[in-house]
Amino acid sequence: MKVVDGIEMKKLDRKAMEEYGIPGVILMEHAGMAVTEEILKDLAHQENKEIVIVCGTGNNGGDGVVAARHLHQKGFPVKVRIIGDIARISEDAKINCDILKKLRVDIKTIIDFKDVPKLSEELSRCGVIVDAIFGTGLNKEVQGLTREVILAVNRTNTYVLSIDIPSGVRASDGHICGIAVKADKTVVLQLPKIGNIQFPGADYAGEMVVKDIGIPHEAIEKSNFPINLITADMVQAILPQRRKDTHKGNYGKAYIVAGSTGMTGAAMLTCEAVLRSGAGLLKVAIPQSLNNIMEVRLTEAITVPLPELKKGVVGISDIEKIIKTMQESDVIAVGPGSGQTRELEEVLRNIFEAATIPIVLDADALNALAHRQEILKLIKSAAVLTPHTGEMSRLTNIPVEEINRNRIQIALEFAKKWNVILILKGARTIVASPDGKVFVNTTGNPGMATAGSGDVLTGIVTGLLAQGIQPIKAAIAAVYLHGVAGDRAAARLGEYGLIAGDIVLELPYAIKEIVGK
Ligand SMILES: NC(=O)C1=CN([C@@H]2O[C@H](COP(=O)(O)OP(=O)(O)OC[C@H]3O[C@@H](n4cnc5c(N)ncnc54)[C@H](OP(=O)(O)O)[C@@H]3O)[C@@H](O)[C@H]2O)[C@@H](O)CC1
Ligand SMILES: [K+]
Repeated sequence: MKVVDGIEMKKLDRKAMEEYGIPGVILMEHAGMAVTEEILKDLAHQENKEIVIVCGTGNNGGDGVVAARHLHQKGFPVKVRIIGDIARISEDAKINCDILKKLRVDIKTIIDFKDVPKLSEELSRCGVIVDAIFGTGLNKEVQGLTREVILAVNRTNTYVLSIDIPSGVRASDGHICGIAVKADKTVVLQLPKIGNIQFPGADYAGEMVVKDIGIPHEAIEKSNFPINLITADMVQAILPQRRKDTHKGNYGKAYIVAGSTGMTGAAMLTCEAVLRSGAGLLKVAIPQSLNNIMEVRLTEAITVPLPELKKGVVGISDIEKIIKTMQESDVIAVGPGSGQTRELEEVLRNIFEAATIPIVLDADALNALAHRQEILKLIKSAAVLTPHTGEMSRLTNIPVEEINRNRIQIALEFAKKWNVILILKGARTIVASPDGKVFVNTTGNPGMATAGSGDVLTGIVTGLLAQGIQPIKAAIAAVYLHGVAGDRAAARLGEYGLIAGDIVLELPYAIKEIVGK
């Protein structure tokens, strides 16, 4: 599903109106009806059926006014409160306001701070508040009277439903323009906006429901706006059903170079996730002195002990053996728990030069690359890099705060510059492809911010790549499944006690949930 900013949404609205001849009032009618449908669902669970709709003077307010008409028609007590000068109301909203007046619906303007206490009382007394103050047209910080009204809404304990986006959240990036409505539910019109899914704005949305308002789908498909939301349907289409007549050779050979003294756990989590993702065969390269540990802990994998010059870490003396096993494999992953050594840079350079299979790079491989990014240019096959924000900061020399403000753009630029698939991990993991597309993941939870969680993700990507899934698709499916497995683990254990091993244990069920088998 596409994700847009306010400007792109406006373009699509205009296209619907000008190229397809769908009048704005019809789109607004659909929006208002979609909102009504959701309010009816919410009202079914509560005694107090009174609704107060707080509107701005733009088209978002117009959507609220249409909802008021439908709710009035169904016999619900509705109040409409419009903030500001009614003479400035948008053309389509005015048409709908005029109808409401003829229907004698209770409609008043809030033009003075003196009006706020009375409004506060109405907001506290009703069953549902509808927030129709600002949508995609929000273009400056929220101040004065509107700020007071939003404060009043947030002070109540009443259920709040926002239309399109909680008022005060900027659609283009999720920035809070001084203050924003804290919604229990957001009825998103036609397509999610970046502000609905990117933090901090995403924190204000509550439950999100996306509703079609009649913008022609072919117009949306033709839009070349690069951002997409990863959905269950998308992942289902990526994961192949297993054939009945089949053997382990059909599901690929994965090769993991990971682990060092004190860090065998990272290697183990990655390996388990590879196997739990459905790969046919797994070999793991491990410094000789750690081989026994891995043999005991990993029953299903084959360990390939490496001669080591420096005890407990992979180094240049191991290159030949690594390359040989790589040439017999379908995918290679390097980095989890490998340890921070300059020799790893040399190991990577040799792998990059020789590889004809997809390469997954995580953790210490990324730290090694931070010193010598230019060796990425040696890669002839596909590469998937999986940095968290700190690793991304070291890779790009951009401060963490700046990355957090601009995650999508920074991920995209890196993917294009180095011709790699970039998975930027964090709350709302982003997958960016070198051809300029971005995929945002919304599965997962704060409990997954725990040691080893990233190693599990690396394992899932590697396991899917082993099975011959196209690299960008493997990355998309992996981040989604990782999140679903984490959500399942959190549902069972809570967010505090969740550890990375729990994500691995839930992974088979997460896959089964999507594939059905
Ligand atoms: N035909 C369509 O396009 C359809 C649109 N639809 C709906 O409309 C929404 C977009 O509507 P919109 O473009 O009218 O903008 P909206 O969000 O209502 O607010 C704009 C008004 O607020 C004002 N303003 C802005 N910031 C402010 C601030 N901080 N403090 C104070 N004022 C501020 C701004 O003022 P100005 O720019 O003049 O200064 C302007 O008057 C969209 O989210 C969806 O819900 C659907 O019905 C489908 C059809
Ligand atoms: K709104």
